Amino acid sequence: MQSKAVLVCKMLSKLEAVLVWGRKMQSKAVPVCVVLLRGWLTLDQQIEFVANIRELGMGNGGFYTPSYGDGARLSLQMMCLGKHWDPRSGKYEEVRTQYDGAAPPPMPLLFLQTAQAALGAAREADQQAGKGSMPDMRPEICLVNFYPPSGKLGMHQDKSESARSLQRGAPVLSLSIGDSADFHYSMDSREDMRARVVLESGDLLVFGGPARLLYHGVPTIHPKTAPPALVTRTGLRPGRLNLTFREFKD
Ligand SMILES: O=C(O)CCC(=O)C(=O)O
Ligand SMILES: [Fe+2]
Repeated sequence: MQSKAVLVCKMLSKLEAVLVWGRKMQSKAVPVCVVLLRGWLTLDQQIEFVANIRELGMGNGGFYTPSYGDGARLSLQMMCLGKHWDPRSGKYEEVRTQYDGAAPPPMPLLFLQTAQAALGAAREADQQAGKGSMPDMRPEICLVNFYPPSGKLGMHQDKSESARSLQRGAPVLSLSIGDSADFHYSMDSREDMRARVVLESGDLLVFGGPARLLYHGVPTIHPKTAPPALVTRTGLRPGRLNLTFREFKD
């Protein structure tokens, strides 16, 4: 049985806002607070992000291949901005103690301002759909993932942020650039892979409030689906970039 109902509302110059409602919450008529704004980043913005990410990614504290606590390597490359997130401990730290001791670069102004605008757009979409339940957040950390065509990320919850931030449901903001990807999500468990959306280049996905601890994962990248103009204008190699902005709040 389909585990979600999807409400589509047109707004923001014909961008598509999709609010996904989870089974449990739906029965209580409470929105789960997941907002997807298709094509929210313009092509020019995507190109600007690729240039900035490339520059940061090649520098000190840039892209590396992380490992979990058992030594297994993640099927992606990662770079953290603001604070380092260590997949081994599941904790944030000031420097990459388990890797090379490098300090993560601070979050550039472009990233901060884009995240603030993204939050505003998502909260407005939530409000226009009659919900108004997407909490505010302060974008303090950005995790940048690069998935090669074979890349993936298992089902998980983003729960390394402070108890205060998690308790008030401060949303996670996600921007996708490059190849499309399947994004699976569930309010119930990491094993529940029934619900999915395809995230495309430029999409903004936001989950917060009662959906802050949404299980989610990226099992598949769709090769050669990046906008051709993005590839020719940036030379971006096959794969997908994803940026998640989070509030840490000590
Ligand atoms: O790539 C994505 O869409 C999700 C990334 C993610 O879940 C994470 O970095 O925690
Ligand atoms: Fe995540």
